[in-house]
Amino acid sequence: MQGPRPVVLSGPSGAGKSTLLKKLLKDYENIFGFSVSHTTRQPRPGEVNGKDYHFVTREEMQKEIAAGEFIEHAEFSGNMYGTSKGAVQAVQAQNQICVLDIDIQGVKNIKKTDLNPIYISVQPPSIDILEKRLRDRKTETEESLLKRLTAARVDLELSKEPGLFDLVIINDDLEKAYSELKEILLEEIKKTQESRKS
Ligand SMILES: Nc1ncnc2c1ncn2[C@@H]1O[C@H](COP(=O)(O)OP(=O)(O)OP(=O)(O)O)[C@@H](O)[C@H]1O
Ligand SMILES: Nc1nc2c(ncn2[C@@H]2O[C@H](COP(=O)(O)O)[C@@H](O)[C@H]2O)c(=O)[nH]1
Repeated sequence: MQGPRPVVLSGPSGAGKSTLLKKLLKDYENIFGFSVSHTTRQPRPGEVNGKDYHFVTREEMQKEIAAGEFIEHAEFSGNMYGTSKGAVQAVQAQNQICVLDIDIQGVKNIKKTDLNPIYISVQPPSIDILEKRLRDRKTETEESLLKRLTAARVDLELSKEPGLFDLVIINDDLEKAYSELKEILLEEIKKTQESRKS
Protein backbone atom coordinates (compact mmCIF):
# COMPACT_ATOMS: atom_id res chain seq x y z
CA MET A 1 0.00 0.00 0.00
CA GLN A 2 1.39 3.39 -1.00
CA GLY A 3 1.14 6.02 1.79
CA PRO A 4 1.97 9.74 1.67
CA ARG A 5 5.48 10.80 0.67
CA PRO A 6 7.99 9.59 3.30
CA VAL A 7 10.60 11.79 4.99
CA VAL A 8 14.27 11.00 5.53
CA LEU A 9 16.03 12.74 8.41
CA SER A 10 19.78 12.37 8.22
CA GLY A 11 22.84 14.19 9.55
CA PRO A 12 25.65 13.53 12.03
CA SER A 13 25.05 11.65 15.25
CA GLY A 14 24.21 14.26 17.88
CA ALA A 15 22.95 16.88 15.41
CA GLY A 16 19.43 16.67 16.87
CA LYS A 17 17.45 14.38 14.54
CA SER A 18 15.72 12.43 17.32
CA THR A 19 15.00 15.62 19.27
CA LEU A 20 13.26 17.19 16.26
CA LEU A 21 11.53 13.95 15.40
CA LYS A 22 10.12 13.56 18.91
CA LYS A 23 8.62 17.06 18.73
CA LEU A 24 7.07 16.26 15.35
CA LEU A 25 5.60 12.95 16.52
CA LYS A 26 4.19 14.63 19.64
CA ASP A 27 2.67 17.63 17.81
CA TYR A 28 1.34 15.57 14.88
CA GLU A 29 0.44 12.31 16.54
CA ASN A 30 -1.17 10.00 14.01
CA ILE A 31 0.07 12.09 11.02
CA PHE A 32 3.67 10.89 11.22
CA GLY A 33 4.89 7.38 11.96
CA PHE A 34 8.44 6.37 12.78
CA SER A 35 10.18 3.71 10.73
CA VAL A 36 11.64 1.50 13.46
CA SER A 37 15.09 0.45 12.31
CA HIS A 38 17.03 -2.65 13.24
CA THR A 39 20.38 -2.29 14.96
CA THR A 40 23.04 -4.49 16.51
CA ARG A 41 24.05 -1.83 19.03
CA GLN A 42 23.13 -2.21 22.68
CA PRO A 43 19.98 -0.40 23.89
CA ARG A 44 20.56 2.84 25.82
CA PRO A 45 18.80 3.33 29.16
CA GLY A 46 15.14 4.06 28.42
CA GLU A 47 15.16 2.73 24.86
CA VAL A 48 12.40 0.24 24.15
CA ASN A 49 12.78 -2.74 21.83
CA GLY A 50 10.32 -2.44 18.94
CA LYS A 51 9.72 1.29 19.57
CA ASP A 52 13.14 2.97 19.33
CA TYR A 53 14.80 0.12 17.45
CA HIS A 54 14.52 -3.58 16.87
CA PHE A 55 17.60 -4.66 18.82
CA VAL A 56 19.03 -7.74 17.17
CA THR A 57 22.26 -9.73 16.95
CA ARG A 58 24.56 -9.41 13.96
CA GLU A 59 23.66 -12.98 12.97
CA GLU A 60 19.91 -12.27 13.04
CA MET A 61 20.34 -9.12 11.01
CA GLN A 62 22.61 -10.75 8.43
CA LYS A 63 20.09 -13.55 8.01
CA GLU A 64 17.22 -11.10 7.40
CA ILE A 65 19.32 -9.04 4.98
CA ALA A 66 20.16 -12.21 3.04
CA ALA A 67 16.44 -13.01 2.92
CA GLY A 68 15.84 -9.66 1.17
CA GLU A 69 13.92 -8.12 4.06
CA PHE A 70 15.77 -4.79 4.10
CA ILE A 71 15.40 -1.67 1.95
CA GLU A 72 18.80 -0.44 3.07
CA HIS A 73 21.44 -1.24 5.67
CA ALA A 74 24.78 0.18 6.73
CA GLU A 75 27.64 -0.22 9.17
CA PHE A 76 27.91 2.82 11.44
CA SER A 77 30.42 3.29 14.25
CA GLY A 78 30.98 -0.46 14.66
CA ASN A 79 27.33 -1.54 14.52
CA MET A 80 24.83 -2.53 11.85
CA TYR A 81 21.72 -0.45 11.20
CA GLY A 82 18.98 -0.99 8.65
CA THR A 83 15.47 -0.19 7.49
CA SER A 84 13.33 -3.26 6.92
CA LYS A 85 10.59 -3.32 4.30
CA GLY A 86 8.22 -4.21 7.15
CA ALA A 87 9.13 -1.06 9.13
CA VAL A 88 8.09 1.24 6.29
CA GLN A 89 5.04 -0.84 5.32
CA ALA A 90 3.76 -0.79 8.92
CA VAL A 91 3.65 3.04 8.86
CA GLN A 92 2.30 3.32 5.32
CA ALA A 93 -0.48 0.87 6.14
CA GLN A 94 -1.74 3.46 8.65
CA ASN A 95 -1.70 6.13 5.91
CA GLN A 96 0.87 8.04 7.96
CA ILE A 97 3.91 9.98 6.75
CA CYS A 98 6.77 7.57 7.32
CA VAL A 99 9.89 9.16 8.87
CA LEU A 100 13.24 7.42 8.51
CA ASP A 101 16.16 8.48 10.75
CA ILE A 102 19.17 7.15 8.83
CA ASP A 103 22.83 7.92 8.19
CA ILE A 104 24.25 9.23 4.94
CA GLN A 105 25.03 5.76 3.57
CA GLY A 106 21.35 4.99 4.04
CA VAL A 107 20.45 8.17 2.14
CA LYS A 108 22.59 7.09 -0.81
CA ASN A 109 21.04 3.61 -0.78
CA ILE A 110 17.46 4.91 -0.48
CA LYS A 111 18.18 7.08 -3.55
CA LYS A 112 18.49 3.82 -5.54
CA THR A 113 14.97 2.74 -4.53
CA ASP A 114 11.52 3.97 -5.56
CA LEU A 115 10.63 5.25 -2.06
CA ASN A 116 10.83 8.91 -3.22
CA PRO A 117 11.09 10.61 0.18
CA ILE A 118 11.80 14.24 1.08
CA TYR A 119 15.49 14.27 2.09
CA ILE A 120 16.47 16.50 5.02
CA SER A 121 19.90 16.84 6.60
CA VAL A 122 20.03 18.09 10.19
CA GLN A 123 23.44 19.57 10.94
CA PRO A 124 25.12 21.08 14.00
CA PRO A 125 26.32 24.71 14.02
CA SER A 126 29.93 23.42 14.41
CA ILE A 127 31.89 20.25 15.18
CA ASP A 128 32.79 21.67 18.61
CA ILE A 129 29.11 22.14 19.48
CA LEU A 130 28.36 18.65 18.17
CA GLU A 131 31.06 17.19 20.42
CA LYS A 132 29.64 19.05 23.42
CA ARG A 133 26.11 17.78 22.68
CA LEU A 134 27.32 14.21 22.32
CA ARG A 135 29.36 14.41 25.54
CA ASP A 136 26.46 16.00 27.43
CA ARG A 137 24.10 13.28 26.15
CA LYS A 138 26.27 10.77 28.05
CA THR A 139 25.41 7.86 25.78
CA GLU A 140 28.87 7.23 24.34
CA THR A 141 32.16 5.84 25.54
CA GLU A 142 35.24 7.87 24.63
CA GLU A 143 35.92 5.37 21.82
CA SER A 144 32.44 5.50 20.29
CA LEU A 145 32.33 9.29 20.67
CA LEU A 146 35.53 9.66 18.65
CA LYS A 147 34.17 7.27 16.01
CA ARG A 148 30.98 9.32 15.77
CA LEU A 149 32.93 12.58 15.42
CA THR A 150 35.00 11.07 12.60
CA ALA A 151 31.79 9.89 10.90
CA ALA A 152 30.32 13.39 11.44
CA ARG A 153 33.17 15.04 9.54
CA VAL A 154 32.63 12.61 6.62
CA ASP A 155 28.87 13.19 6.75
CA LEU A 156 29.26 16.99 6.62
CA GLU A 157 31.59 16.71 3.62
CA LEU A 158 29.39 14.26 1.69
CA SER A 159 26.28 16.33 2.45
CA LYS A 160 27.67 19.13 0.28
CA GLU A 161 26.89 17.08 -2.85
CA PRO A 162 24.46 19.23 -4.85
CA GLY A 163 20.94 17.84 -4.89
CA LEU A 164 21.55 15.16 -2.28
CA PHE A 165 19.21 16.88 0.20
CA ASP A 166 16.04 18.89 -0.37
CA LEU A 167 16.80 20.89 2.77
CA VAL A 168 19.72 21.35 5.15
CA ILE A 169 18.70 22.51 8.64
CA ILE A 170 21.38 23.99 10.88
CA ASN A 171 20.16 23.03 14.32
CA ASP A 172 21.44 25.91 16.45
CA ASP A 173 18.27 27.27 18.00
CA LEU A 174 15.94 24.27 18.43
CA GLU A 175 12.68 26.18 17.88
CA LYS A 176 14.01 27.79 14.69
CA ALA A 177 15.20 24.40 13.40
CA TYR A 178 11.81 22.88 14.21
CA SER A 179 9.99 25.69 12.34
CA GLU A 180 12.12 25.03 9.25
CA LEU A 181 11.34 21.32 9.49
CA LYS A 182 7.59 21.94 9.77
CA GLU A 183 7.65 24.40 6.88
CA ILE A 184 9.06 21.92 4.35
CA LEU A 185 6.62 19.27 5.56
CA LEU A 186 3.57 21.51 5.60
CA GLU A 187 2.22 20.41 2.22
CA GLU A 188 2.46 16.69 3.06
CA ILE A 189 0.92 17.35 6.50
CA LYS A 190 -2.03 19.19 4.94
CA LYS A 191 -2.57 16.48 2.32
CA THR A 192 -2.56 13.80 4.99
CA GLN A 193 -4.95 15.77 7.22
CA GLU A 194 -7.28 16.34 4.24
CA SER A 195 -7.25 12.65 3.31
CA ARG A 196 -8.45 11.82 6.84
CA LYS A 197 -11.55 13.99 6.36
CA SER A 198 -12.69 12.28 3.16
N1 LIG B 1 19.24 22.96 19.26
C1 LIG B 1 19.80 22.31 20.28
N2 LIG B 1 20.47 22.98 21.23
C2 LIG B 1 21.05 22.34 22.26
N3 LIG B 1 21.04 21.00 22.44
C3 LIG B 1 20.39 20.27 21.51
C4 LIG B 1 19.74 20.87 20.39
N4 LIG B 1 19.17 19.90 19.64
C5 LIG B 1 19.45 18.74 20.27
N5 LIG B 1 20.17 18.95 21.40
C6 LIG B 1 20.70 17.94 22.34
O1 LIG B 1 21.80 17.33 21.66
C7 LIG B 1 21.85 15.94 21.98
C8 LIG B 1 21.85 15.14 20.68
O2 LIG B 1 20.56 15.25 20.08
P1 LIG B 1 19.84 13.98 19.45
O3 LIG B 1 19.98 12.79 20.35
O4 LIG B 1 18.47 14.40 19.07
O5 LIG B 1 20.76 13.79 18.17
P2 LIG B 1 20.63 12.73 16.98
O6 LIG B 1 20.96 13.45 15.74
O7 LIG B 1 19.31 12.06 17.03
O8 LIG B 1 21.78 11.70 17.34
P3 LIG B 1 21.92 10.15 16.92
O9 LIG B 1 22.04 10.11 15.45
O10 LIG B 1 23.15 9.71 17.65
O11 LIG B 1 20.69 9.42 17.40
C9 LIG B 1 20.68 15.63 22.88
O12 LIG B 1 21.13 15.56 24.22
C10 LIG B 1 19.73 16.82 22.66
O13 LIG B 1 18.98 17.11 23.82
N1 LIG C 1 21.56 3.59 7.31
C1 LIG C 1 20.87 3.59 8.47
N2 LIG C 1 21.25 4.39 9.47
C2 LIG C 1 20.50 4.37 10.59
C3 LIG C 1 19.37 3.57 10.74
N3 LIG C 1 18.85 3.77 11.97
C4 LIG C 1 19.62 4.69 12.55
N4 LIG C 1 20.61 5.06 11.75
C5 LIG C 1 21.67 6.04 11.98
O1 LIG C 1 22.65 5.50 12.82
C6 LIG C 1 23.33 6.55 13.50
C7 LIG C 1 23.52 6.21 14.94
O2 LIG C 1 22.30 6.07 15.59
P1 LIG C 1 22.25 5.86 17.17
O3 LIG C 1 20.81 5.62 17.52
O4 LIG C 1 23.14 4.72 17.52
O5 LIG C 1 22.78 7.15 17.79
C8 LIG C 1 22.48 7.81 13.29
O6 LIG C 1 23.14 8.63 12.35
C9 LIG C 1 21.21 7.27 12.70
O7 LIG C 1 20.60 8.20 11.82
C10 LIG C 1 19.00 2.75 9.64
O8 LIG C 1 18.01 1.99 9.66
N5 LIG C 1 19.77 2.79 8.54
